Amino acid sequence: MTTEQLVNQIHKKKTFLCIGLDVDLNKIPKHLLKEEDPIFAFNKAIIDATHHLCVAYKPNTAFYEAYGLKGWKALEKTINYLNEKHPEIFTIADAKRGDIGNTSSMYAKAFFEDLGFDSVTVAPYMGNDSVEPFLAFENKHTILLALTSNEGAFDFQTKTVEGKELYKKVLETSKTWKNSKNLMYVVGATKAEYLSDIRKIIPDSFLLVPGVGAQGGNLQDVCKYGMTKNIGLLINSSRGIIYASSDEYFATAAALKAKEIQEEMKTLLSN
Ligand SMILES: O=C(O)c1cc(=O)[nH]c(=O)n1[C@@H]1O[C@H](COP(=O)(O)O)[C@@H](O)[C@H]1O
Repeated sequence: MTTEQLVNQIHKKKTFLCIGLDVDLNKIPKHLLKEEDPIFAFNKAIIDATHHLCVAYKPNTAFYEAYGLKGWKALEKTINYLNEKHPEIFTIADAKRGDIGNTSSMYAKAFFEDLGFDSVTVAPYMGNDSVEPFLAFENKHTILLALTSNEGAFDFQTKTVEGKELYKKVLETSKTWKNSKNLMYVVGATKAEYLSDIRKIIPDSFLLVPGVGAQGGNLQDVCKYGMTKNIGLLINSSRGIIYASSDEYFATAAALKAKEIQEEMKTLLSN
C-alpha cells in the first residue's frame, strides 16, 4: 500500500486508529477456547466488529510465536483474512527485527512476500545494512524504532552521543539510507513532548504511536505536537481495545472502545 492510499483512507474513515492484535489466550473470553483456532476466532470477531473504525491492524508477532506452529498459523490466517476482506487496511507486522544484511533480507521476505504485510517494525541498532534490505521492497514500509514508549527508552535512546540524543541521530542518519522514502518511525505516545523536536528532523514521515490506553499516553498531546498536513500519525491501542470485556460480547465492547477513540480522532481531524 502507498502512503497516499493510507492518507486517503484516514480522510475517508475519519480515523487514524491502529488496533493492536496482541492475543493472549489467558485473556480472551473462555468460550473461544473451545474453537479449533481460538486466536483466529478472536481476531476475526475483533476485525469484523472494528474494521470501519480503524485504518490499520498491528499483530505483535510475540503473541503468536509464543504458541509455536499454531500461533504462526493463526497469524497467517489473520493476515490472509485482512488482505482478502479488507485490502484497504494497512497491516503492520510488529516483529522488531534487524540483523546482518542477508538475514534481514530473509526477514523482509517472510513478512512482505510470504505473509503479505504492508509494513514491519525494525530495530535500528545494527545500522544501515541491517535496515536497507527491508527498504528495498517497493510500496512496503519499514517502521524504525526511534523513541519507544517504555521506561528503558531512557537507557540509550535519549543519551547524548557526539553532542546529540541518540534517537535524533537515528532519525537523521536513517534519512541518508537507500530508499529512505519507505521509512516510518515508532515514537511512543508516552513521549509526546519530544514530538516537536522529532518533527523538525522528519517533518513529513508517518509515525506509529503506541502507548495510548494501557500505557497512559495522551492522544490530544500526540496530535498537538505530531500531526502534519498529511496527518502523519497512526495511533495504536492494543489491550485498551481488544480486552475491553472478556464476556461473550467482547467484540461489541471492543468496537465501543474503538468508537470512542475514533470520535475523538474525527474531531481532531476537523480542527
Ligand atoms: O513497536 C511497537 O508497536 C511498540 C513500540 C513501543 O515503543 N511501545 C509499544 O508498546 N509497542 C507495541 O505496541 C503495543 C502496545 O500495546 P498496549 O499497551 O496494550 O496498547 C504492543 O504490541 C507493544 O509491543
